Amino acid sequence: MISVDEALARILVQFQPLAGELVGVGDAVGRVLAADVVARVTQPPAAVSAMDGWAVRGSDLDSLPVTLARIGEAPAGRPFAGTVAPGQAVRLFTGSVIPNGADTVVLQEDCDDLGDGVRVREGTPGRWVRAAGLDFIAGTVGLKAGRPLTVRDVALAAAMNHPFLTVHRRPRVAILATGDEVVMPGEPLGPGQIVSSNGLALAALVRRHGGTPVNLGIAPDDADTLATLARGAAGCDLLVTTGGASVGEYDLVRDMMGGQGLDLDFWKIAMRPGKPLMFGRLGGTPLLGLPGNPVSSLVCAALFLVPALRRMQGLAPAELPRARAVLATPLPANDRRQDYLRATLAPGDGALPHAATFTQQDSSMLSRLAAADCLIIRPPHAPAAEAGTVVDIVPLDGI
Ligand SMILES: Nc1nc2c(c(=O)[nH]1)N[C@H]1C(S)=C(S)[C@@H](COP(=O)(O)OP(=O)(O)OC[C@H]3O[C@@H](n4cnc5c(N)ncnc54)[C@H](O)[C@@H]3O)O[C@H]1N2
Ligand code: MOO
Repeated sequence: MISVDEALARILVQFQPLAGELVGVGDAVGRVLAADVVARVTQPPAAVSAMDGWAVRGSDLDSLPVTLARIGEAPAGRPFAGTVAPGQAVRLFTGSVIPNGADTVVLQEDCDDLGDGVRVREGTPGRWVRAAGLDFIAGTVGLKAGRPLTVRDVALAAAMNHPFLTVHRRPRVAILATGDEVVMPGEPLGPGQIVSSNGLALAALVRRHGGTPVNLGIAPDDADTLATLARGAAGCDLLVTTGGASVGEYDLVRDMMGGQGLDLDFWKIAMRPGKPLMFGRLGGTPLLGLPGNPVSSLVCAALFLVPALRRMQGLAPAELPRARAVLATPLPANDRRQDYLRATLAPGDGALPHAATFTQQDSSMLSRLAAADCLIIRPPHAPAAEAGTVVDIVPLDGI
């Protein structure tokens, strides 16, 4: 059995950032930039007023109050064509271009509008003018390739005059559940049948992490049908199966895929839950075979599928973010499998939260996984740990 770290490395080496595609800038939030966003305009394009008021020459404000002649107005978007000479003023508004000759804006509430002129009671030379290029200058790199776009980034890219952005294509992930005993939620349940949660959960995870799930359905424990359904993954970036990964006669995925030309990279890793994890290539398509136990399936997806999705989108693909916590309860020594224990978090006395494991850690128990806040990582052969020991955790946000 290989280690979790080796399995992750062997998976990630098989993925590269996907090609870029153009999307409307308003639809780009959450996508990852595949090319720098360079400002196509200068903002503001000229010196503009930051307030509603009057454009004047600062040198006219030496002695206040002062009365200046009104020579015109400059609504935003319609610059005043003339030049402001000493003793003159132009009416303007927030965003109006400062006319030639003026270098100052005085606020309208600090002035008396006389109709053909303005009496300025207060004002400071140079105030309330936004210089051309205050925000950015044409040619400036506003956002770098590789950045996951926030709502704020969308605003900046739009302001830089980009109607479309080049982002990495979303990974297409085919998902194939297996097993005679599983049926979709809402379907009639025969004797011994259970509801299939894995495929739907994996699709949600793929979507949540930037990919497009392609649902291939549920394959019965029959090699021919399994092979036929698996062919639906053609054109996808990855095929994920769940179930049928273990050693029973009906655990067909490896056998069937072998017959279909599976190039197996590894099967079985030193991890709990998730020992029977499988990875290889089927034709040109990478295949990640997840165990059927629902908790094993999702924990393995969090640890291996999410980093692969990140790499395909041009993001740093590290194992899910790690954090630290203080054990609220003691833990026994671990065996040779790296353990990921479901646990809740509560605020502690110090900076770190306290993590309490569930007593039952069975890999069929979705109720515990849903109630958990994190997974406590127990390395292989970790010695028994007292309450109070600081441990590494994987927070389950986003899973
Ligand atoms: N003799 C051994 N038995 C098992 C071993 C072993 O090493 N030797 N490994 C165990 C471990 S660890 C795991 S994990 C499971 C994984 O088995 P499979 O991947 O072959 O999964 P299945 O047998 O198909 O199903 C296991 C379990 O999960 C339920 N399941 C399957 N698909 C779904 C689904 N889509 N939604 C919800 N639940 C699903 C299924 O009903 C089973 O209860 O093997 C152990 N056995
Ligand atoms: O690895 Mo299995 O996932 O222990 O149940």
